[in-house]
Amino acid sequence: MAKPVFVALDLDNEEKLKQILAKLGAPKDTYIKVGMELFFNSGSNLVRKLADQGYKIFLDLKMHDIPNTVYNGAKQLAQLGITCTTVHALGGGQMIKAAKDGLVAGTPTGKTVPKLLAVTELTSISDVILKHEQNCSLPMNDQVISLAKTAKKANADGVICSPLEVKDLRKAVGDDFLYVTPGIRPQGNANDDQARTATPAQAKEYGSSAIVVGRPITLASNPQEAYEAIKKEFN
Ligand SMILES: O=c1ccn([C@@H]2O[C@H](COP(=O)(O)O)[C@@H](O)[C@H]2O)c(=O)[nH]1
Repeated sequence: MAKPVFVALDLDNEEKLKQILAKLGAPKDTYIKVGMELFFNSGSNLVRKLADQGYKIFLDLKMHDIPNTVYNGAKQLAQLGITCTTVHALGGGQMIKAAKDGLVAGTPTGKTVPKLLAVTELTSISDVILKHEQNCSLPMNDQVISLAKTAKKANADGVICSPLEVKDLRKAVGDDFLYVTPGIRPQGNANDDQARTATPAQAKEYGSSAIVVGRPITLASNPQEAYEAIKKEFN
């Protein structure tokens, strides 16, 4: 089965969403990522509507709060018909476990519990930022592995990381875990604000379970062509 390519729909209203979905020419079971921008504008009703239409939704709100708040937030998200959602691994094992428990508690009977993915180090974080702003003494790969181990122990289903870390993660954390990777830049695309990037072909080679791609598709002169090319390169 083809591995998912989540299209990150970082747009600020429903009209723009409709336009880009039309331009993608993608079927209604396409993998899409709804992030803060669209969620803060259009909210949970839009997410429910998209899920009802059949889209497989990665709702990327990166929860990071005390365990009780995250538990209750996750319980609400579980009712939207989404496929997966995120917490920040830096919130710690207790918080990650609370998120998972909230998702389980909130999922309607007979429905699938959304997968919980823990964001390790954001793909916009460089080695320099890790060392000098986060004051982390570990090299990037070790820090990501440490966060992924915490996430796995806390019952997350996988992590968000850069494709560059996936080979080492699979060795250290195992293959029974999801490695979902943004920071994807097909050759010739600008890195924008991403620091740890890879092409779709590299993500495939390193073993990403799924990739997340926004601007290289949504800002392309022909989004459908860009999307199809990325799917082909990754699979
Ligand atoms: O570490 C992370 C976690 C999440 N993201 C999200 O993925 C997309 C990437 O968009 P591009 O336009 O392809 O850069 C975006 O929605 C981020 O919020 C990430 O990039 N890195």
